[in-house]
Amino acid sequence: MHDQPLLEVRDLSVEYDTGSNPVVAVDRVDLDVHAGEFVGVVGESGCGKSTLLFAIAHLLSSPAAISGGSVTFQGQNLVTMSEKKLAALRWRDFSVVMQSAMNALNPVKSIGAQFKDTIMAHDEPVADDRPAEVLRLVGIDPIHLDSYPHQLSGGMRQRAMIAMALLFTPDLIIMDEPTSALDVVAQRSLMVQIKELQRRLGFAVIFVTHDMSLVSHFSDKLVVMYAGQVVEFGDTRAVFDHPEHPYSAGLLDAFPSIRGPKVPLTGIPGAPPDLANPPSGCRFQPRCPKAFEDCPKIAPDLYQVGPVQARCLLHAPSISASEEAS
Ligand SMILES: Nc1ncnc2c1ncn2[C@@H]1O[C@H](COP(=O)(O)OP(=O)(O)OP(=O)(O)O)[C@@H](O)[C@H]1O
Repeated sequence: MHDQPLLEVRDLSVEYDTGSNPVVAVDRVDLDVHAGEFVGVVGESGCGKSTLLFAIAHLLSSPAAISGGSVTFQGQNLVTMSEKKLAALRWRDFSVVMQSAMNALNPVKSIGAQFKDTIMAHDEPVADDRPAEVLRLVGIDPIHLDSYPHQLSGGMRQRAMIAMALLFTPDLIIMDEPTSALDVVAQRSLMVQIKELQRRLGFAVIFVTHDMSLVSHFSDKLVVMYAGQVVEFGDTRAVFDHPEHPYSAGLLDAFPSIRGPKVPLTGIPGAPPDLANPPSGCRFQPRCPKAFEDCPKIAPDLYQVGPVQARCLLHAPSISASEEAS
């Protein structure tokens, strides 16, 4: 796809001010999302997935702050945009459904009243029956516009938040584990519905999850994060078929295949590093089964490897060339 990306994240860094060494939770991340694309973001707990999404949506709060880079959405840099201008874009052009989505609804207002508040906060004409329509889109009977959040199940509250995110039919929906509080069956059915809506309405999605099986089924592109950095990026199928970063390979080996042959799960020994004091060179080298002498000395870039990009010295042009020669 050669058209201009809908979202261009460039060199984005986020730091948590801890009083001593800052925690660099997002470290010079680049990411393009094109119109209508479904981009999954995976990685172990604490690798910076949520921080990245909050930074993109400009929802970080102290002690976290963007320390560098840009987030260009529809040609405008969100990082330098005024709060007023951002408020006009949020929900209308991009919306956000976070991990705690089912608790994000106001307990003392009906669903309909909350939808109305969101509509009123924007200078955008919305048909009177739009709230009923979006509830129907996510499989909830519009009778529940009169319901209060406590009258809905967890799954319905989650769906109601997604309905709210669809009110203005935005171009991008940013989702941080929106299904994580649901049981596996409810999770899958909500995912199928999100995917179907995405196909039908054409919005792009950035979706954070711990569930490799969800991304394998639903995302077009995959971002693998480790210790605040993107370590692999590419078409989901390409990464699953042939992971180029040893961390991606370990992550895939740590998840059972639902339909494939039964193989022992190997996982990744050790734990992710302290982001206030990351290891020298490649951040994954202390846990990497393929580490060699340069790995603690040289911090790898993201190198193009066939259809994907991988941050691993094994793919650095000079090393790849010397391997080929030997
Ligand atoms: N309030 C805070 N103060 C200092 N550091 C923080 C704070 N919140 C998060 N961090 C740091 O930021 C890093 C990234 O956290 P983040 O929540 O973005 O990770 P994540 O990949 O989304 O994790 P999870 O999958 O568990 O949600 C963590 O490793 C932690 O070190």
